[in-house]
Amino acid sequence: MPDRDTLFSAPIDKLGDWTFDERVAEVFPDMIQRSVPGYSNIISMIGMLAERFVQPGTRVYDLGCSLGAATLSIRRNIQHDGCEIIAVDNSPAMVERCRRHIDAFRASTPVEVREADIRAIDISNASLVVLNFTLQFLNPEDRESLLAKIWRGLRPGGALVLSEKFSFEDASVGELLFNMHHDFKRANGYSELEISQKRSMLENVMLTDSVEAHKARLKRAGFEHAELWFQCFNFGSLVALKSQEAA
Ligand SMILES: C[S@@+](CC[C@H](N)C(=O)[O-])C[C@H]1O[C@@H](n2cnc3c(N)ncnc32)[C@H](O)[C@@H]1O
Ligand SMILES: O=C(O)C(=O)C[C@]1(C(=O)O)C=C[C@@H](O)C=C1
Repeated sequence: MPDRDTLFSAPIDKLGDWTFDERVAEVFPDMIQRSVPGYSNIISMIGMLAERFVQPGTRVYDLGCSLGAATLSIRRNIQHDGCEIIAVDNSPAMVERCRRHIDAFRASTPVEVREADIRAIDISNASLVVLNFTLQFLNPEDRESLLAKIWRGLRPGGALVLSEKFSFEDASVGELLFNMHHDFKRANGYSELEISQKRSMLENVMLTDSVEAHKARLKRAGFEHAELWFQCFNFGSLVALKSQEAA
């Protein structure tokens, strides 16, 4: 059983900005499971996407890997030789625990866990790239250039999985889905105080986009095809494809 997330259960005097520090890393599996509707479905279906997209002798990148949940799901589903998974995160606390998680299981596909900023790494020879709830934490000005770098690093026929919390252009739908997410957190045992303190801390750090804005940005970055393949309330996941004919 993972440690239970009680980080925000008592009143906090000065709420600072959200960070992926030691305390968050410690309770992260419980936190993300109880906070993101559909999270475990997305993780297991990323494995199914890996089965379909990962080609022999190519790389898979898990960008903002946290404790490596998506990496482990991908590694279990790779059917080919000569592949490599590169899992990247810039939080030392996450990276340290991620290495331990990955090493706890044996498998033939090697995994390199890299402590780095995903905006600074090279991406090449990729058949699959995963941004599972990571892009939303990047400065909005940096998002399109990262997606364009991913497109260039993908082989023709490769895929990007982009999971995010969404905002909505229709305010009524936005409010409904926001409230459903709130209900989901309450049903998972979070108090009003925990929900509101976390929300304040995330306010300046996690800036969400609409599905339409994501699709338009993916197109500008080069992706010829992009569609939502999963949604639960205001959380979901897109798959974006680099065409087979792309140079
Ligand atoms: C919500 S978590 C991702 C969850 C994870 N992908 C999973 O499926 O369990 C976001 C992660 O992105 C990382 N992150 C945020 N900005 C980053 C950046 N610029 N470079 C590398 N990692 C980053 C954070 O440290 C954090 O671990
Ligand atoms: O929006 C919220 O309330 C969240 O808790 C979302 C979210 C996320 O989407 O990454 C924020 C931080 C934690 O990593 C887990 C979940």
